[in-house]
Amino acid sequence: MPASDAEAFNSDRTSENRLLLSLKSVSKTYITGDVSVPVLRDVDLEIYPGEFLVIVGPSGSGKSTLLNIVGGIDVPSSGDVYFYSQNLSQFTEMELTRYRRKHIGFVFQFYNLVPTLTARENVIVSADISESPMSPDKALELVGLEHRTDHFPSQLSGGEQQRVAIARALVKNPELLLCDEPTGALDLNTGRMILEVLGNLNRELGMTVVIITHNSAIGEMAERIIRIGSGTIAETKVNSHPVAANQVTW
Ligand SMILES: Nc1ncnc2c1ncn2[C@@H]1O[C@H](COP(=O)(O)OP(=O)(O)OP(=O)(O)O)[C@@H](O)[C@H]1O
Repeated sequence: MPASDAEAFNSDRTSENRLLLSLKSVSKTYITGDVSVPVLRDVDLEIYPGEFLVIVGPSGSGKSTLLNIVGGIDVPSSGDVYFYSQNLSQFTEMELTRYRRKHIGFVFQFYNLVPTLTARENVIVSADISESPMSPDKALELVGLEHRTDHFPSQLSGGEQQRVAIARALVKNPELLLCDEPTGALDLNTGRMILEVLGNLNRELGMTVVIITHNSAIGEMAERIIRIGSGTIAETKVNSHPVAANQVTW
């Protein structure tokens, strides 16, 4: 990022400029038999508390791998991941599980709801394994689904299912909401509604939101856009005029 942009971004955050999470020289290589696939190479990344960050890159560039490492689902082959001052790379399996449960909310492209549970029950399951959850009804209200709580996933549209998935993530009161192609299975208008929900959670609850996507248009509503290519960070841009979700188009 150009020095002036970085300074402006940091000075805007004054008391908030303590990093929430940082990756230091993170590399990841998958090894299957004799084949090794280098996916991330020496990635340095910073995530600030309360920011709305979009990471864009083409298919296969390593976005999901990066998000999984940030979320403690996967571990780097080398390098360190700090959550505040704690080094995730030194966590035991149990400590990583606790990190995921307490601090991270995940939203995926294909919702991953339990089909035999209602919207409310899907959210309750997540609340039940959390240390300080909000009420499931409150989470469903925050995504605008208070009238559909007793419906099963098959009785809901794709956009509504994604809102249940967001409620399931946010009921845990996570510090970091990680979204992997959250609009990838939705049409433009429904996708915008999902982005609006994510934008509201960021503005109104101060929740840190990270979206990874191949769709660079979504970057228009971010405060910062990181472009990833072939496993490295190709560009970091501060967006001084993020647009509203209903202005994003693709
Ligand atoms: N568990 C794994 N074992 C081996 N290779 C893997 C594994 N996970 C990912 N890869 C490889 O790593 C590369 C990057 O994958 P990744 O899913 O991180 O990219 P991506 O940018 O999220 O792609 P997409 O947008 O298509 O989901 C791909 O070549 C993929 O095949």
